[in-house]
This record gives sequence, structure tokens and C-alpha cells, in this order.
Amino acid sequence: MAIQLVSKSRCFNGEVRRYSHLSSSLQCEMKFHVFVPDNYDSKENLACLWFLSGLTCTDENFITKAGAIKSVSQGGIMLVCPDTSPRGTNIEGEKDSWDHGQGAGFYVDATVEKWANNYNMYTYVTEELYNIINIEFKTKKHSIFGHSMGGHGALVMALRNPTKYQSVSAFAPICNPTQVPWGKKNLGGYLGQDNLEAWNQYDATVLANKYTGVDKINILVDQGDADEFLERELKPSALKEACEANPLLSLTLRMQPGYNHNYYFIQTFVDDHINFHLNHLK
Ligand SMILES: N[C@@H](CCC(=O)N[C@@H](CSC=O)C(=O)NCC(=O)O)C(=O)O
Repeated sequence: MAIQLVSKSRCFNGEVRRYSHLSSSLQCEMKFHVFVPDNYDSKENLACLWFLSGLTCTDENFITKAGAIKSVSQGGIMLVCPDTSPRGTNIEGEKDSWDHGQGAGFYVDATVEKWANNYNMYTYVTEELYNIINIEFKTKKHSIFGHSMGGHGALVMALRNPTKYQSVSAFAPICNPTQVPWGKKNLGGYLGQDNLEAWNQYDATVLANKYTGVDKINILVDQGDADEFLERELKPSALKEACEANPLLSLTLRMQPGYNHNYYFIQTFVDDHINFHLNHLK
């Protein structure tokens, strides 16, 4: 349960900190980054925004490359950036592929024996780290966003836990993973090739079709139209169709001309996403 401070740096009237801890759900040591505004510990209602990164990322990519901290600090909220998979677990073949295994936990709880002890990023983010952040920083409200694989994770977590997250947004998310190569590779690998019922629990489009929660969910998605993965892997039109058919969901999908899949795209629109979440967190 204890977390250890690894590093801290002053930044925009607060601190960027990196922590490590022994994760019970992943059975390994994990690192995560946070930004905490000055005097966060004297706030009654500290709010927290989570960012889930994409394939090949660690807890470092977003905090160092997105240019998000100024707006987060001005909003007076905390930012949490978890890693994208367990680390140091030495599972056979874990590092063989850039889009499956290490750096590609796909935010699921694995059931295939080889992965099941460690690859439980869904529980790690929504339960274990969520509880740690609430206890250590006394946070009260949470919102979540992410990029690509992390956009998929954020959408799934929000649709499955509408009382836990006040709002959700994504940059170029994998919207319909049961139907695309990245999704089939990871859902098949972690949950079993034939376990389609389990796959559906991790597909934002399927979940959007079935969503019956008491609260309406507002979703913001930005998608570059020059994104190299758009047609093959991301499929925002599938999510759009599902949301349009469900009165409990309101999706603002913004197609951004000329932008591709990288962090320059994220930098450009990150303030819009932070402001969207601030409106729901206050
Ligand atoms: N093969 C390349 C491409 C990997 C890549 O584009 N990763 C994205 C996320 S893709 C979907 O989840 C990313 O965020 N990369 C990290 C970064 O800092 O840009 C590669 O090996 O990088």
C-alpha cells in the first residue's frame, strides 16, 4: 500500500512527482506520475484527472510531452498518469511485440493463465491506484481521459463506472476494439481467442450501445483526419453511431483536419480537454 517518492520537480505552481509502489493487482513494482498544485493538502475537495497513455508508453510520455500541466495547475486539480502495463514480470514473450505485452496492457483484467497474475490494468487503474490516490491525496472527484489504447481504456472505464468518473474524453481512441487488429490481438491474447463475451466488456462501442446508467455521460473525442491508424484501428464512426442511438450518451466528436496520431496532436487540443473536465469536476 505504501508509495515511495522517486523524484519531484517544481512546475507551474505545484510539483510533478514520480512514485513507485508494490502493486497487489499486478504483482510487481509500478511507477506513476502525478502533478499536485500547491496547497493541495489543505483543499476540502481536491479533484483528480487521470490520463491513460497508448501503446509503447510509460507513465512518462504524457506528463513530459503533452504540455498539460499549466492548465491543470490553473484549474487547481491533480493529474495522475499511470503506466500502461506491468513491468519486470518476465513473462515469456512479453517484450516480443510493441503492441502486445509490456507497454500494451490494453487496460483489461487478463484471464488467460500466462498473463492473469499480472496483466490486470483495469483493476489496477479503477480500484487499486484509485484507492491509493484517494487515501494519499484525499481526492474526492475524478475524471478520465486518454490517447489511443489509453482512450479506449478511459472510455471503457467511464462507461462501466459512471459513478466513479465525472467525465471522459479521448484523443484518437480505439473505439471498437473487438473489430480491429490491435483489439483482436490484445483481447484475444489476454482474454482468450473465443471469449467474445469478455471482449465485449472492453469495447466502448458495445458498452455505449448497452449503456443504461442513471446519469447521462458527456463524451469529448478529438480525432485527426490524417491519423495513420484512423481507418484500420480507431473507428470513431462506430462509437458515434452507438452514442447517437443512446439518449443517455452525448458524444462530441471533432475531426481535426491535418492532424496525425502523435503528441503534437495531443498538445494542440489538450487544453480543450482539461477545460471540459474542469467543467464537470467543479
Ligand atoms: N511503432 C511506433 C508507434 C507507436 C505509437 O504510435 N504509439 C503511440 C500510441 S498508439 C496507440 O495506443 C504513442 O503514444 N507513442 C508514444 C509517443 O510518445 O509518441 C512506436 O514504436 O513508437
